[in-house]
Amino acid sequence: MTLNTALNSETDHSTPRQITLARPDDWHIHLRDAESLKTTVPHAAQSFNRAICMPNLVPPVKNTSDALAYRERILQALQQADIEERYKQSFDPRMTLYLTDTTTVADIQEAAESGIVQAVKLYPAGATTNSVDGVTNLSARNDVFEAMQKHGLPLLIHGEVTDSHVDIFDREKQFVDTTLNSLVTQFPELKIVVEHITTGDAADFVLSQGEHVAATITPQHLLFNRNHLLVGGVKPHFYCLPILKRQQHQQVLLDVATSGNPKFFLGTDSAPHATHTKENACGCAGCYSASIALPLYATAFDSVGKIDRLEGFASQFGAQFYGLPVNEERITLVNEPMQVPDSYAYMDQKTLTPLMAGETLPWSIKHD
Ligand SMILES: NC(=O)N[C@@H](CC(=O)O)C(=O)O
Ligand SMILES: [Zn+2]
Ligand SMILES: [Zn+2]
Repeated sequence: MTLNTALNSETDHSTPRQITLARPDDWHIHLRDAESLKTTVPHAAQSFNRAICMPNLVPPVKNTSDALAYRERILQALQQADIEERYKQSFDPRMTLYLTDTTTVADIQEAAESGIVQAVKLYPAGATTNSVDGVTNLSARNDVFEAMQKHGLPLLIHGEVTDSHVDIFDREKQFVDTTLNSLVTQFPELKIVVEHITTGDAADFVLSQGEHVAATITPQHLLFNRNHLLVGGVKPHFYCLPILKRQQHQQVLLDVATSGNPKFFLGTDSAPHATHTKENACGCAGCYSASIALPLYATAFDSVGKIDRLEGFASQFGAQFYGLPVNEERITLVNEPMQVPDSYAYMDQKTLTPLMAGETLPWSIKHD
């Protein structure tokens, strides 16, 4: 752990604390496609080296050739971006396939051999944004899970049940208790990442499993709870799925994220939706955080006095899980305020409102 402490001493409050860490990776991000990439790719590339790019495009990224083509579009946007050359060199988008009712064992084999498909994503049909093509019958995909287990290709899971009678705040727990439990029993060696966990129940489940079961945690689920979403008026920019839960769950997530346990690592779930589609009578689910994610995570870790645990969570544990080296480049975060922009230009004439728009964050990225 490299921690350039520079702690504010009793006598010298002029030196801000700072922390230098191996450059982080984002193990769960939505970059979207086409025009959106002009905004999302430079933001991601300025903070992260590797990024696991979610496949919930319209239509979804279903096979290796879709993934290769999508990666090319991302790289093209990267080359055209107005950012420093070093970020263009270091950004490494990694692809995922969207598991559907028609995914085959041959698709898995091709993906595993491709070198660019890093994982397969399971969306229960109807669970979240762009999940209509998700899986409707999980047990019908057993041969695919078998093949993934054999090839060591991780399954990334949006872990919520979709039954209309299940309360939205209970959907993750229900998924953990039923679907996830039976999946790990049937496929004991399958590498699984329970994505964007939001409950103590999901954290406990991950803790109870072997090394091959891990979880990503978003900045919003560390910093906020459902009061932030609902008290004093509904705040659409805090709305994502799985939905923010009670404060007790937020506390458990903070505990596990800052515990130094390598099963828990960074995945922003940065999920852009144009401002007008969130500030809407039927607002879209997803928080946009790519541009401010590192200051947000630093704020969360520092809030519990654990800034020294950030490097493991942000830069080491995810790489270890995916069997990749830790990045050699470094980044410095400093305890100096930054102002979050009100919005970014997005697509044709549209805007994108980030999480914490217009607010001041206590941590920022140090630019040298
Ligand atoms: N998290 C979200 O609320 N939305 C994501 C989808 C997802 O990750 O579930 C999106 O694509 O917008
Ligand atoms: Zn999801
Ligand atoms: Zn997501």
